[in-house]
Amino acid sequence: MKILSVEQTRTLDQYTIEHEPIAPINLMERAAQAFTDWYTARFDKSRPVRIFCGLGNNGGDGLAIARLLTQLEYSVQTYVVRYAPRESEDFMHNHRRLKLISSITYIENERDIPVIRNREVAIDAILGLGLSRTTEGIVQSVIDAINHSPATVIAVDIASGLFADTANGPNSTIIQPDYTVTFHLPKLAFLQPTLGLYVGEWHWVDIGLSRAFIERTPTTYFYTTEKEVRHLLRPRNRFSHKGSFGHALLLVGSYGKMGAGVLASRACLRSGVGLLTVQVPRCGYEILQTTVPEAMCQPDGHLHILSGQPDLEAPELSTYSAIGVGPGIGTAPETLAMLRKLLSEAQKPMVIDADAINLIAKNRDLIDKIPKNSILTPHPKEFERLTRRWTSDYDKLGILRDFAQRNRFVVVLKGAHTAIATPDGTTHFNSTGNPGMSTGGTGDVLTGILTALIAQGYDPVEAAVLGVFEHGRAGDRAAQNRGQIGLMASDITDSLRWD
Ligand SMILES: NC(=O)C1=CN([C@@H]2O[C@H](COP(=O)(O)OP(=O)(O)OC[C@H]3O[C@@H](n4cnc5c(N)ncnc54)[C@H](O)[C@@H]3O)[C@@H](O)[C@H]2O)[C@H](O)CC1
Ligand SMILES: [K+]
Repeated sequence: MKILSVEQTRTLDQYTIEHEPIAPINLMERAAQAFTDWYTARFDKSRPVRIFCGLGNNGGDGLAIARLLTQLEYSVQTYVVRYAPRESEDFMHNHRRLKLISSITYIENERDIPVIRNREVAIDAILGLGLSRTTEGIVQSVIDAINHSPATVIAVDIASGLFADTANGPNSTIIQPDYTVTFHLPKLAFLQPTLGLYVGEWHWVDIGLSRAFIERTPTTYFYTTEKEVRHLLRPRNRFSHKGSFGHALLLVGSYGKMGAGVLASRACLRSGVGLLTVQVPRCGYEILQTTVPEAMCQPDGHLHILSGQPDLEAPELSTYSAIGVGPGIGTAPETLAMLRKLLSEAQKPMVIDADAINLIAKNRDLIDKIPKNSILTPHPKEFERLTRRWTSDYDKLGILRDFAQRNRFVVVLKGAHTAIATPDGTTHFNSTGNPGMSTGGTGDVLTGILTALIAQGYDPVEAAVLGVFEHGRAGDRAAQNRGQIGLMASDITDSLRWD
């Protein structure tokens, strides 16, 4: 699913209005109806509703929602925050219609702001995509009052005061909603880790904007949906055999961190790889053979770490259809030497994670040795070591895009809504996963999944989008079974289902 900029969304509205065609006031009615349907499916009439409206079209939506909910016999009180002398045309239209059936309270001064009580619902329709500057004055006071109230807060389209695709300045006053119900497409701001407080749980509702226009509008940002992922997954041929699904090599583990190797290996096998060889330090040989009998094990000459020595009996790297390196390997000099040799000799895209990334960050000449189209899976700290500190989520997205494009890598920046940057400059945000997955070993599981997909012949971008989605989906299933708090990395592997 595409994520459009504010400017593109405005053009999309305009295009829909002209080409459907539909009168702007009717498009607003559709938006209000979609919000109302969402609302009435979740909240019953016992909860009083206070709707706070601005003077633009977001406020117009609020007035229309107030009318629709009043007609459904919800207990509604509507407020108009009078922060400017001018109202939009569609605001005025909906204002006239609402006035016929109910009263409206105007907020001009702080003393006009009502006390919002527990069990009430506050609907925020003060400012939407038209936000052009930081909030101030009476708008700021109303936002503060809503934020300090015990009510459930629901933002219409976007929290008032939050910019949809650019950074907010420090000390901005922004609604902190429990829910955001947005029109038609997600906004970039909803996917940024530091803005979660200003988004809450977000939902999007279809308001019938032009599909044709969305299809031909260029964007570099995408949000992965289940429907898209279904198209990526390749069905298995009845006559296939284990040779059809590739042979993966994982280089993992060190003394005290063999668990990472086991997690990656098990996830790799659960993700459909045909054959798996795992290279581990000698201390890990029995551990791996016992816990992952399905894998072949190739012990390193070193007892405690991967050193790549001796490699006399090791098969040629070209034997393998995919190579994953990093989980649990540590950063010893011998391991650095092993990584240096591996990167120089590898011909195909690899999966590079954890300490392999840390070694590369400290030895930057290695960046040029990484095969093109390799997948790197840093968490934010690792990515910062690889690049630089960022000043905002949007700054980080720029660094991410440039790094992936310049080096021709696929970079999977892990977190809530993991961002996958590709060599062609696009960024895909993931839609699955939950906070229960913020626990040791989940990244190792992802490395195993991605290595298995590459081994099966998936293109690295497809592998990253599909693998990250299924990793999150398995995490969601695991959380459903045992709750987020008790979730462990191996539960994710056990919950993988590729159909
Ligand atoms: N996207 C859609 O398909 C539809 C969106 N709708 C809704 O319309 C709003 C956008 O409406 P717009 O009138 O353009 O802007 P706002 O209501 O957000 O703002 C009004 C007005 O306020 C001024 N302003 C900007 N910043 C500030 C500030 N910090 N303080 C005070 N005033 C400010 C500025 O002049 C704005 O023009 C969208 O979000 C949807 O909710 C349609 O209803 C249906 C289709
Ligand atoms: K709003």
